[in-house]
Amino acid sequence: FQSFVDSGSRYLTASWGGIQWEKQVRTSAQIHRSGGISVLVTGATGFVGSHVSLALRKRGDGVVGLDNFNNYYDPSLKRARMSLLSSRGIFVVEGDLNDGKLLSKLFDVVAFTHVMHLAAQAGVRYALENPQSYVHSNIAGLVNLLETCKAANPQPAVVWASSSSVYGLNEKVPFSESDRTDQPASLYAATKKAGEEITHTYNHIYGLAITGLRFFTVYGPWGRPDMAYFSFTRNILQGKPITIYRGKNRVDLARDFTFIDDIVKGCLGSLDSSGKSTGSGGKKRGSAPYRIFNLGNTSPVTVPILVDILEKHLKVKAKRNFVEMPGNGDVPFTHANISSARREFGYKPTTDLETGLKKFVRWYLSYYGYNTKAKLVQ
Ligand SMILES: NC(=O)c1ccc[n+]([C@@H]2O[C@H](COP(=O)([O-])OP(=O)(O)OC[C@H]3O[C@@H](n4cnc5c(N)ncnc54)[C@H](O)[C@@H]3O)[C@@H](O)[C@H]2O)c1
Ligand SMILES: O=C(O)[C@H]1O[C@H](OP(=O)(O)OP(=O)(O)OC[C@H]2O[C@@H](n3ccc(=O)[nH]c3=O)[C@H](O)[C@@H]2O)[C@H](O)[C@@H](O)[C@H]1O
Repeated sequence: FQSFVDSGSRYLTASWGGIQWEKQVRTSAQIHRSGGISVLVTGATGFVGSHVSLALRKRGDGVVGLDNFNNYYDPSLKRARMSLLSSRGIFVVEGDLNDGKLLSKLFDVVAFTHVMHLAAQAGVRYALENPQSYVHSNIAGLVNLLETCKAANPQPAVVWASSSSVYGLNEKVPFSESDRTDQPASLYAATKKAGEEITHTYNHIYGLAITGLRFFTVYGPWGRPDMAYFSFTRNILQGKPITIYRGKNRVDLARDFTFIDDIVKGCLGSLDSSGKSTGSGGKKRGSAPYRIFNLGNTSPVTVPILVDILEKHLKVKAKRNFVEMPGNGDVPFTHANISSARREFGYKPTTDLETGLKKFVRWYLSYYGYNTKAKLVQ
C-alpha cells in the first residue's frame, strides 16, 4: 500500500502492507515472557518513546513502534534511535497518526493489549511558529488513534502523555491532579488539556481504559535537542551564548526536571495497572478506568542552577544572557505532587538533577564525537 498523509507543511509518504511487512509487525509484537503484553508505542523514535520501547522489550513484552519521523528536530537522531530499537528486534512502522487505514491494518495484524501513546507535537514555544502542527498531531491524530482503539476487538488499554503544562498559570504548589487546569499558557498546553477531555469521552462512551500521564520536563540521554538542557549544552560547547529567561523582578524560572529512567518506570507501572477496556468493535459493555497522574521529580530547580550543573560536568563556562520571559507560552515554575502515582503503582523517582545531567553529558559527548576534554574529534 502507499499512503499519502497530509502532515501540515509537507506530505509524508509511507510504504506499508504486504506479507513481509506483516511478518515484521507480528514478529516484533511477539511476547517473550509469561503474562507479558503486546504494546503499540506511538512516537517510538522520539525521546521518551525510544526509552519506553526498549524497557518493554527488555522485560519480554511485544513492542511495535509507530512514528512519522517529522523534522521538528533533527530526524537523524530519530533514525539513530530507530537503529537502536531495530538492534533489539523492535520494528518501527513509518506512518502518521492521522492515517486511519494504517492504524486499522496494524490492529488487524496484531491484537494489541495496550497502546502507549507518546507521539505528539511537543515543545511549548514552537506553537507560535507552527500552531497547525499541534492541531494535526495532538488533536486530530489523537482522535484518529482513539477511533481505531474503540473499534478494535478486543480494545486495548490506552496510556498516553499529557503534560505538566496543563497546570498553566495555576499558582498553588505542588501541583496536584485535582488542581484547576483551565488556564493554559500555550497552545501546546491547550492541546494537551483538550486531549484529557477527549480521552475522557472515549472512556465514557466506548469503555476504553485510559490513563493520562502529566510528565514534568523530562531530560536525559538520547533527549530532545529543542529542550533547554540540550540546546544549552550544544551552545556552551560551541562557545556560543545561551539565553536564560527570567520572570518579572528578575525572578528565576524553575522546573521539576525529571530523569528519563524515572519516567520510564512510571510509564511501565501505569501500563501494568491500567486495567482493561470493556468494549469491542465500538460498543461499550461496562465502565472502564479513567486515570490521570503526575509523573515528576518533586524537587524543582531553577534554570541558572541547571546551567551551573552543566558547566561543572562540561568543564566549560557558559556565556549567560538573561532576558525577561518573553510571553511565549512559558510558565514561571512547575512542581509535581506525585502521591497518586506512588499510591497506585509505586512511582518513586530516584535520580536528582546533578546525577541525571552527568549521564546526559556523558551520552552527549560520546554521541556527538567529543573526546573527554570536550573537544570535537574530527
Ligand atoms: N519531554 C518532555 O519534557 C515532555 C514533558 C511533558 C510531556 N511530554 C509528552 O511526552 C510525549 C513524548 O515526548 P518526547 O519528549 O519524547 O518528544 P519527541 O518529539 O522526542 O517524540 C515524539 C515523537 O512523535 C512523533 N510524532 C509526532 N507527531 C506524529 C504523528 N502525527 N504521527 C506519528 N508520529 C508523530 C515524532 O516524530 C517524535 O519522534 C509527547 O506526547 C510530549 O508532548 C514530553
Ligand atoms: O513538562 C512539560 O509539560 C513540558 O516540558 C518541556 O517544556 P519546558 O519545561 O518549557 O522545557 P524546556 O523547553 O527545556 O525549558 C526549561 C526551562 O528553561 C527555560 N529556557 C528555555 C529555553 C531557553 O532558551 N532559555 C530558557 O531559559 C524555560 O523558560 C524553562 O523554564 C517540554 O519541552 C514540553 O514538551 C512540555 O511537555
